[in-house]
Amino acid sequence: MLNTQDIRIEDVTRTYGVRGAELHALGPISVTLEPGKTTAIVGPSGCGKSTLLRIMGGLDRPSSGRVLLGGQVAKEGTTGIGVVFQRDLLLDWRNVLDNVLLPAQLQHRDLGQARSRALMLLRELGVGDFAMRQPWELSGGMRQRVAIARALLCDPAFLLMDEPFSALDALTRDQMGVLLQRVQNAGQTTSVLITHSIPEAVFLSDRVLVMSGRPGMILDDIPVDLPRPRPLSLRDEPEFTALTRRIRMHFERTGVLTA
Ligand SMILES: Nc1ncnc2c1ncn2[C@@H]1O[C@H](COP(=O)(O)OP(=O)(O)OP(=O)(O)O)[C@@H](O)[C@H]1O
Repeated sequence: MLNTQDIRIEDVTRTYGVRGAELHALGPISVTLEPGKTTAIVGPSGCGKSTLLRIMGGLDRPSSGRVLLGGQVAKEGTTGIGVVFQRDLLLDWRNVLDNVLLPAQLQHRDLGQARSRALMLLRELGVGDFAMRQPWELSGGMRQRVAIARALLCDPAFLLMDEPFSALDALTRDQMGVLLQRVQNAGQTTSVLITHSIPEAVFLSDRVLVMSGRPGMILDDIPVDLPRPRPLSLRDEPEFTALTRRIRMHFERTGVLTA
């Protein structure tokens, strides 16, 4: 079990062997992510964002360097880490509640308590009435809410999210951002959010790391000192647009975005 602490990324690189050649996908990257804060990572497609997140979660290994979560190298199966991917990965043969309860069962936790928390999270996320339904009866946005409830069930010290809302329509996506803030247990969980959306990165984070094209390195490190909780209307404020402009300029300069 990991306590809430920082994430230390130390000289991490990742190279893949592809058909006899070496593909340098990532790094070197060194950065420390503060405990209890949300860090968003943005960067061009293929720059190694998912690779970095998988390494943080112990689902992949760096070619050199290391990542410490609360002082420990994460391994597959380490408890205290919640993950949410672009695809919700719900199990179709379990109902919604049983999907959310899965981590508690795998960790042999008290299922009575876990059940109360699961129902509370589903309610907070607006899908409380669907607890006994099967995943295929839900829309994409509802399924992703269930996946978030599952990731948060055991109060993870670390929450790693890889484009969790990218398959959703713009309105649902905005709503998910607001809901995520509500259930994220601010101050207790160290979160990382990978996203292609610049406004989403700013809206949900305390800090944005902008990555270069492959091999991905950190181009800019931007503090987001906007008050919480954040209403959607914040996105019209000059402080907000100044931050999104700063990020967009990196992509315009490198030709990822053209004006
Ligand atoms: N298992 C693998 N084997 C070989 N190459 C890989 C593997 N995983 C990723 N890559 C390559 O490493 C690079 C980085 O991939 P990664 O998925 O981390 O990028 P990304 O920034 O998350 O991309 P996107 O924004 O498009 O999701 C890409 O060129 C990809 O093709």
